[in-house]
This record gives sequence, C-alpha cells and structure tokens, in this order.
Amino acid sequence: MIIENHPFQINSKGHLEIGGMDATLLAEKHGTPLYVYDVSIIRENCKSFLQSFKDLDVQAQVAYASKAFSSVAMLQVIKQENLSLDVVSQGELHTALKAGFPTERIHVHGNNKSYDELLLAVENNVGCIVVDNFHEINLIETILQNNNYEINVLIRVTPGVESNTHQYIMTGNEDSKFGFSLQNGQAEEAFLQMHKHNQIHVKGLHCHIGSQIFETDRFMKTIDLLFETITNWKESYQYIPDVLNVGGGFGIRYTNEDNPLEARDYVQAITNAISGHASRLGIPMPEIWIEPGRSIVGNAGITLYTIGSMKHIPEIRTYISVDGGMTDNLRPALYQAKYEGVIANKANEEIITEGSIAGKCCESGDMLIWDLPIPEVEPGDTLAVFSTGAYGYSMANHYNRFPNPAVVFVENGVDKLVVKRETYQDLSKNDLSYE
Ligand SMILES: Cc1ncc(COP(=O)(O)O)c(C=O)c1O
Ligand SMILES: N[C@@H](CCCC[NH3+])C(=O)O
Repeated sequence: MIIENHPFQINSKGHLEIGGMDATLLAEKHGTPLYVYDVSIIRENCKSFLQSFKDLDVQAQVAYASKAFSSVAMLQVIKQENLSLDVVSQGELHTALKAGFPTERIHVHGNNKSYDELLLAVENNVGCIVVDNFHEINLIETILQNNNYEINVLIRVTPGVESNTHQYIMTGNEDSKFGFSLQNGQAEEAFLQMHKHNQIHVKGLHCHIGSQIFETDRFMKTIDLLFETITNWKESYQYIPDVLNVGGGFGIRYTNEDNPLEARDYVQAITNAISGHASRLGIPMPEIWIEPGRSIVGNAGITLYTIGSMKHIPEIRTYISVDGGMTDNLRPALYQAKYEGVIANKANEEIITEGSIAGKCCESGDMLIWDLPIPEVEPGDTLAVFSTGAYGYSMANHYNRFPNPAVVFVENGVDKLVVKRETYQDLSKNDLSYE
C-alpha cells in the first residue's frame, strides 16, 4: 500500500517500508534517531532535472546544493549521477574533495569567503567561484597577484525579486546580505573590476531568489531583470555571458498543503524565458545552470524516532516525546516548518486521535509536529517523519549535548551506514580540562 503524499509504502506486516526495507528493522538495527535515505529517489530526482534539459537540447549544469545534505557517500551518489556541485564553505569543499568529486564541476559560493577558502578553491582548480562582494574580489586579486592561476567566476546578483516564501529563506530581494545589487549599480561595478583582470574570466551571472518556491513566475521575472542588465552590458561593453545560473529553490511536498511542480516544469519555464531573451538580443543561447538542493534530497529522506514519554492534558492536547527533536531537525523551530509522519510499526492501524510530537530539548519550541493524526501509541513505538532529507541532518546541532544521529542509505532492499552516530566521547573530544 502506498503512503499518501509520500513516496513510501506499507508492507504486509503493516510497517512502513523505505527502499525495500522495513523501517522498524532499520530502527532496531541502527538505533534512533536515525536518518534514512532511499537512494533510488535521490537518483530519480537527479535524473529528472538532467533529462528535462536534455529533452530541450539545452547545454546545462545541474549543481546539487550540498548544504541540503553533505556527506562523502551523498556526494559520491551525486558524482555517479553526473551532477555538478555547489559548496558554500571550506567544510563543504573539503567533503567534496574527500568524496573525489571532479573539481571542474564544483561551484564555490559564500557571502564571506575567507582568503584560505578562496585559495583552496583556486588551487584545486574549481569550475567557478560565485563572487558575492567587493571584499572577495580584492582577496581573489591578491591570490592571483603572485602566480599564473586563471579562474572562472559568476557574479552573484540580487535582482530585487521577493520570492513567495519564508523571510529567512528569501535571498533575491534588494535588502539581502547576498550578492551585488543590480538596481544600485554595484553589480556593474563588480563586473568592470573583474572583466578587465586578465586572470579572471567572468563566465556570467548568478542569482538565487529563495527556497521552497512553488511557481515559475518569480523565476521569469528574475530572468527578465537579468536580461535588462545583459542588454546594457552588451551595448556598453560588448559583453555576452556564457552562463546564466538561476539558482535553486524548487519546492517539495512536506505536507498536503504543498503542491510542487515537476522538475521539467521549472526547467521548461526557465529555458523558454532565457531562450526568448537570447534570440531577441541576437546572442547565442547561454548555458543554463541551476542549483537544486531540497528537490534532490528532501523527499528521499525520513527520520525515525522512538517514542518515549507522553503527557495528556485533558481537553488541550497530548504531547508525545521522541528521542530527538530540534537538534536533528531545526526547521520547525526556525521556520515553523510543517511535517507529516506515521507510526512506522502501526502504519496500517486506524487513526483514532491526534498527538503533538515533542523533541527532547529543554525548549518549549522544540516541537516537531503539532496535532499529528495517530493510532493508539505507546512508548517504544517508532515514529517516522517524512521529507526530512534536506536541511535536517545538515543543520543538526549539539544543543543540550545531544549527539548527531546516524545516517543510513537504503537502495533495492540493502541498507548501508554512511554516517556514524556520534558518541558522547565525540561530543567532548575538544573539551580541555581546567583543573
Ligand atoms: C545560492 C543558493 N543556491 C541554491 C540553494 C538551494 O536551494 P534549494 O535547496 O531550495 O533548492 C540555496 C539555498 O537556498 C542557495 O542559497
Ligand atoms: N535551510 C533552509 C533553506 C536554505 C537556505 C539557503 N539559502 C531550509 O531548511 O529551508
């Protein structure tokens, strides 16, 4: 039986199944809280973006935004699927290098890249640096001064488009910490500074308007604004971009309130808009780059928890506590994000009530799901929360000194531990004594 809204099934025992494996057995074997990914879904998501570009016969790079979930195994899957990679820090770049990711397909982001981060990127001959601010241009120029490296860059611009999403995950608006403004001339100033440098190749423009976006209009509007600038730069400086990177942000389904488009809908709309402008301007079609994170891994991941204490407050609600919470999934506390879940060992049982799923941290806001429809539950049951594959493990933290969970990949009925559970020794390994 299929689970409504989510790409998982219920097996003959009435248990949730992921990647051909019984979720309750995974919880027993690997412990909880546990992140589990169905790798075949990750692969399908990668393929659907790449295939959509192929079907339109467009030169493209699909760069997985590794902030959504980065680990050596994860990046190896991305490498196998021939995607490119977006990294935003030395740590993400280090993980990519450790995974043996081809450096020419790595795109380096960040709104405050350090000299060392930029040097590591340049020394490893990464595919491109997405330049964010004037301080960074100065650092790059310093790095290039005493050697003959050459680098490709994209200029990250803020087009002044507000995306229809949570304020904290909106990035293309004028009042943003990211990128150069198109409106106030800073993008042009940055362009001129780098365009005249003979070791810097300005391959094109980058923008990312936000995350969890369910429509194509804002992408269209953004592309219109990018082309106003491209038209000006063509006239004034005879500049024609090789690449346009329109970022990520393609929405996924967390609950039945979310109605995501297919990958091909976004790809088609973006491609049509860019090709329309390119032909109007009489320039060759630029390569299109996109940076999906959430839409590659989000729906492939679930988190398994063990239910512990329960508190029933008559006529108010029942709190059901699990052995994780905001330490392994910060999104509900940070963005009031909503999730759905099932009791994995009772996935077929009749729903008789509602329970609100509480985390273990010493915070009233540590709630994973409010008012989840549930069957009768008891301590020891396994709760599965759906669509936790993006920005769950990657935003895990150590509040209240909880160790980070383990991560298991499942594919075709075979499970493999890919990130070990942290131990209490791991948690205190950097602590030094003061006695
Ligand atoms: C520059 C950039 N690219 C790509 C992404 C990936 O976004 P998403 O995971 O929503 O696809 C983000 C995150 O919002 C981002 O800031
Ligand atoms: N971490 C955010 C989105 C990423 C923002 C990156 N610019 C989320 O969980 O939705």
